[in-house]
Amino acid sequence: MKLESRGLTLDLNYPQVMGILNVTPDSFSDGGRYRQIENALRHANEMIQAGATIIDIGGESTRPGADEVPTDEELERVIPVAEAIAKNFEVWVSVDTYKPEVMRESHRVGVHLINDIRALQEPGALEVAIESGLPVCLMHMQGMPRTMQHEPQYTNVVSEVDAFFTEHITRCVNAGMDREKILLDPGFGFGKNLRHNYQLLAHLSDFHHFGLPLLVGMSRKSMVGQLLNVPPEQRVIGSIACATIAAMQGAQIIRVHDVKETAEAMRIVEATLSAKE
Ligand SMILES: Nc1nc2[nH]c(SCC(=O)O)nc2c(=O)[nH]1
Repeated sequence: MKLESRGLTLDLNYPQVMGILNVTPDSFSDGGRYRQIENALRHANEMIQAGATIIDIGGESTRPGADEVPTDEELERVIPVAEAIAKNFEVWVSVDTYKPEVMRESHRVGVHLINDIRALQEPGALEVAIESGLPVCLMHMQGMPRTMQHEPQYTNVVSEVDAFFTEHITRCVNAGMDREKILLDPGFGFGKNLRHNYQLLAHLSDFHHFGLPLLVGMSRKSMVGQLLNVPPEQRVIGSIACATIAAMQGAQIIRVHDVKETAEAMRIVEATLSAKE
């Protein structure tokens, strides 16, 4: 399986590491220190050297309880960084946004992938995404970041996420999006309790029936922290375990903070999966 965008190709027969670049003042993992462009470029370069083939830029913290950021503030944080990285490095640049204006400007400055935690449900987002022709990650979320962790309920989280994917793939394709430009993400930690998260991880391979790339993000999240009782910066080993379990099930893109460690683990996964054939 391959993904193309703007002349770049991702070989999805091997797990690809997506490095997280938060450009928010309150991001819980980077302490918001990567806001300036030079710091952002330095961090992006470090992640690329460590093995990241995609850099995911986020201007609005979506951790549980986070407030929304005004569009012009998000544009100011994200677009200069996205443009600088796209210009300076031969790497896929994705933008973690649900706002159509941010998607449109991201496309204008050379971004390769739209990463939308709201699965193009914001008014205007689907039209902008189709117009851009960019690949789009549709992520499942129950509720909204501010309230999503207040008692999330499912009858069967795996089948409900599966139904969500069917609904939104159909909606996007019917609106004119090429089906092969869609990526799917179960949205770990977005309206899920600990058990829901591990049910999704345990059944991740069930989602391959769509024939679309699976993107997962468990890095430093509470599904690791609640088990190990450690703060975010001490969740690297648990995050690597989650990444490995996902990649062993064929997840094609792993979204992480700790690129070097994850890239090394992916080498072990590749060796194991290729020995299976
Ligand atoms: N596609 C995708 N995008 C994301 N953006 C965040 S922000 C919260 C954090 O990194 O803890 N998580 C995810 C995820 O799981 N999947």
